[in-house]
Amino acid sequence: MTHSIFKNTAGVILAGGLATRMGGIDKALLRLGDTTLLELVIERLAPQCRELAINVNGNANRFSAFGLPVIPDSLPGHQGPLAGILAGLDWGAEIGVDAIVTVATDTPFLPHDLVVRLADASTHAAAPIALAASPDGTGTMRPHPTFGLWPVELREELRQSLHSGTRKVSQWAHGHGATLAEFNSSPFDPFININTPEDLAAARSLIAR
Ligand SMILES: Nc1nc2c(ncn2[C@@H]2O[C@H](COP(=O)(O)OP(=O)(O)OP(=O)(O)O)[C@@H](O)[C@H]2O)c(=O)[nH]1
Repeated sequence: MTHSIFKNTAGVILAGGLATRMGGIDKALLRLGDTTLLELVIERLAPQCRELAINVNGNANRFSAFGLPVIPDSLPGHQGPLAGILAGLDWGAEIGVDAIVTVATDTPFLPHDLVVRLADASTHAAAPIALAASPDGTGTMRPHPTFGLWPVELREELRQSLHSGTRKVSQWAHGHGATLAEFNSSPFDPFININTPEDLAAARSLIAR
């Protein structure tokens, strides 16, 4: 089971956002501890996938130092993470994997067992798509739609939806048979993401503990 997941799944790091809440800088290259957010994400995801790529929007050169394929969004302008998922699925088709797992570049504590748990949830529910979810503090599971397992065979459907104006990742995923893979949030939520300078300060104090 684990073996086939490693063989057939590629990881795609969504790094094409505008980071408006962070003043428009490149969040992937923000420093946390001795390294960047992007390097922390690569470190966690690389052992879980057959191959890994960075998905960007705009200038791809700034990511060339990371030694990974850099795949640009194919839709013009900033169309949001769903456009990045399509770029990832097109790349997945090119390299011959069955599915991709997407993650956000601003989430440095993502689970070490993300891929296997998403794949298990998808198999268990016979669902083509699995999204990660974690408790929201009120006893409800909150989905994290940019953390998902997406089958390559859905890419033409996704392309059509994007051309018809769909932009909301969770809406598209649930409309195409998504299930949730539930993760614990102890000692802290592994999907904590860094959107603002305050979030960055909080993450810095977490690693300094
Ligand atoms: N490829 C791609 N990824 C995107 C796009 N927009 C957002 N993302 C990625 O999706 C993830 C979640 O993005 P958000 O935090 O919602 O948006 P953001 O642009 O990073 O930040 P804000 O502008 O402050 O909302 C991040 O990893 C982003 O890099 C896009 O247009 N294309």
